[in-house]
Amino acid sequence: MGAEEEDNQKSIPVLPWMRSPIDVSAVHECPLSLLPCIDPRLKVSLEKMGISSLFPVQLAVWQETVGPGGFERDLCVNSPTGSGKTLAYALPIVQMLSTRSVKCLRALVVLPTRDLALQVKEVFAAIAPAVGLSVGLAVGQSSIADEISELINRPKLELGVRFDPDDVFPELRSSVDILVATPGRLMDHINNTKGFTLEHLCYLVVDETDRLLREAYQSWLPTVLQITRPDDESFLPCAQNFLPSPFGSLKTIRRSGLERGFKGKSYPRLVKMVLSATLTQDPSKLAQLDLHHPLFLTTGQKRYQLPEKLQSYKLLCESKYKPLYLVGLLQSLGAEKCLIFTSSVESTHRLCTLLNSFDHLPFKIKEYSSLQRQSIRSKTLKAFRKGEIQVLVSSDAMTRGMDVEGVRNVINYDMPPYIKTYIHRAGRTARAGQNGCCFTLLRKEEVKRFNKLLRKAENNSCSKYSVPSSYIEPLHSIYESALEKLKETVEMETSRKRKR
Ligand SMILES: Nc1ncnc2c1ncn2[C@@H]1O[C@H](COP(=O)(O)OP(=O)(O)OP(=O)(O)O)[C@@H](O)[C@H]1O
Repeated sequence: MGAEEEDNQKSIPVLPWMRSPIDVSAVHECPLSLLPCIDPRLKVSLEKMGISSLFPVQLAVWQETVGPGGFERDLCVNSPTGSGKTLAYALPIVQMLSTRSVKCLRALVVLPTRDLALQVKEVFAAIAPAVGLSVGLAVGQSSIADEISELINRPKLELGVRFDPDDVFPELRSSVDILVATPGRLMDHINNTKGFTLEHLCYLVVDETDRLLREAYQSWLPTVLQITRPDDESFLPCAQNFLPSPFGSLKTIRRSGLERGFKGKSYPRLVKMVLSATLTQDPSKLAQLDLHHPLFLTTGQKRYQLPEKLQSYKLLCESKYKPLYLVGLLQSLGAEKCLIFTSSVESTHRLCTLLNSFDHLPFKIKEYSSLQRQSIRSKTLKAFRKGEIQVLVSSDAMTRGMDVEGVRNVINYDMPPYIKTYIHRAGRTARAGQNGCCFTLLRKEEVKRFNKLLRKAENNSCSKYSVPSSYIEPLHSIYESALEKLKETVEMETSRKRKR
């Protein structure tokens, strides 16, 4: 069953532990000065980031990890887009590792896309160095050799002594304490990189969980869980966490047995945190995570929440004049950063080409889709962040997790098929308590389905929006010539492709 199809499932049985969640909406923001146990160095880093208090979800997770909860349970966090989930897991992990004395890979964060992983790495990189921790990235942004040299610390050899790659080097150590990775590159390192080990892993974060559980790439999740399973109970049952071996390398003993009242779990066990704005409730999917006495943190009563300060609007239009209404809407919104979502990579390309065929539009418009090479996508995203591009036309590659400052408006050019899609698209605005608007262009016959879809979420009020006719009327003739140009461009592209 696809994750989105889950939307349509009338009665998925909800797991017992999901029926009594902690409601994050009852938690208040907490000024850093009142946050118990925080390392003062981390406080300074947070202040440098412009953060003076923790958001509710961040405080709730802090309580269950560094606070009284003491990381005893695995955490499942369902919290709206833009509510600060990244720092909710990054801060406790960095705080816990701040007292570590030996560098080895202790925390792994897995994300579905490279751009998202880069974004999360930036958050860790803003706080971890203050307490002497290093953060690495395994996403395939650089060559595998470069990535290995960033992640693995090779011993310096004496002059004249050559490095033999087939030798087992007990001295090969991780250069990083925390690794942010996409599943593909993670598996490359697990399978092929000498010295790369998850043996000492203490924390596993699966961000955008519902999306990642669909990503079965080389069975990355079962592999990670297998590697981090308890060692044979009979082996050194009283061993401490980290024992120096006679050869100087380190071994983490995960032993089974009693652990603070929870039978049959390993200690030190791998703590898992899974998060999403649309966390799956499907028991068979959650079972893949092998969660330990999970604690469910969610916001509000309904399963899906839209950000509090999001304003949703629907805009009725005739299908053949949709691009015209879009241009009118863009003009009425002004030059603020705007994201337009379409239903497929092909329509993203077509719509972006058409918009660029309109003469004299006062915005720079680019496309961002999985049809493009990663390097082009990253460049576009960078320019959009900087404000050099004002309008980004995107397929759903952009919907999840991306945090771009200053996006005030999101436009669904094509109606999202599922509430989850709406939540992730709309969630690119109204982040971190800011205002934001989401407009959905609808044909008359789509209205009923759209209303039904929105009813599945909290904060779902949606007013009608009309673009003033003064914006639309003058566009008719320009639209005709834009269509002509689009036709020419498409023909040119097709013949170029054929030649290739
Ligand atoms: N305590 C805080 N104070 C001020 N801003 C914050 C705080 N925590 C996070 N932010 C900002 O809020 C924005 C959203 O955070 P983040 O990307 O972690 O949200 P998210 O919940 O993961 O959203 P999504 O579900 O879309 O991935 C970011 O720009 C981040 O810098």
